[in-house]
Amino acid sequence: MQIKLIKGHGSGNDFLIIDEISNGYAFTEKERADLAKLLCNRQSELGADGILFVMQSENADGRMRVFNADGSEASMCGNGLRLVARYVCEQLGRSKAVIETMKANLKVSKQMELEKDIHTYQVEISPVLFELKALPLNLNKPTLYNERIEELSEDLRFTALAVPNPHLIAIVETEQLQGDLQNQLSEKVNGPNELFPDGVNVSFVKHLQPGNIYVRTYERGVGFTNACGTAMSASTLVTCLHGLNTFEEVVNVFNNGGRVQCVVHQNEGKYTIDLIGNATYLYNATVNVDLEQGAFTVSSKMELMEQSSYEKFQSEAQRYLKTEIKG
Ligand SMILES: N[C@@H](CCC[C@H](N)C(=O)O)C(=O)O
Repeated sequence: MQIKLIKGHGSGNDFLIIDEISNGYAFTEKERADLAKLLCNRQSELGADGILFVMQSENADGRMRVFNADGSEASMCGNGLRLVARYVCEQLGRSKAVIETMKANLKVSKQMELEKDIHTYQVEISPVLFELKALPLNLNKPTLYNERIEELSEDLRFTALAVPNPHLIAIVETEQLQGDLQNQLSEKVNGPNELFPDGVNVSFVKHLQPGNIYVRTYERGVGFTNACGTAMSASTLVTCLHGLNTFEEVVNVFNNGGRVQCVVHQNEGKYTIDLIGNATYLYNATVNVDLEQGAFTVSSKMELMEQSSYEKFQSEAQRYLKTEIKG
């Protein structure tokens, strides 16, 4: 089969966007999972952290389904939703839309550019759930807030939440960012294990100056990525709950792929988070895929010339991070 796609990224978390509506594709569930495994393979000519399938919605302006590089489906993807927001808004000629995701219809909108020539979108991250059964996390308690998990670490304190994909978050010091600790415990909770039967996204968060944090995430179904939008949103909420940041105020979230902004809203004990950041396109491509053979070729590729503006923005973020963390 021949498939048209766009490769893009949000904070260097890169995705293949496949529009099933305009192209009239009707993939089976197995085909979507197989396409993710095949096309996201980093050894191949494309490679990505996942595929965003854009589909028709009965009750919103479009629908997003997210498949991780290992073929598993995720309930939500913050960086990916910014790309889908841009795609759907541009298709409809609008600056706002509502996108159906697995568990919620979410508001998205075009925003003032974070820097010159950087397409910037805001997406709603919601619902936020602290009940351990929402992740799921098998512990004999209803929630986990800033507590130890003895099977994972003697020192770290974790908070677990679903937004609504599952996240395990630890606020750490610079020394804990160095070494292999995050990798080791992430592999443990994303392999066969009793605590997190469905795996979990694991983030280490370092508080920088007031209003500024750094987040590094090991993503379920992928491994370490440059950034994870839902993780950055969930981490910002955790820092607000710890009193390190302030509800309703913009927090700059630095990551290995750049910087986003998050604002946490609190209303009658419920939280929602705005995630604001780039939605950068890299290229359009057409691929010929043979799923039976597990092979594909790229028959055309057109670079979209947006990345050089993003790289300037990213190097500023990396310079700041270097002074704050790497010394
Ligand atoms: N990178 C995404 C999250 C993608 C899904 C995640 N790996 C999961 O399985 O929950 C983001 O930007 O939020």
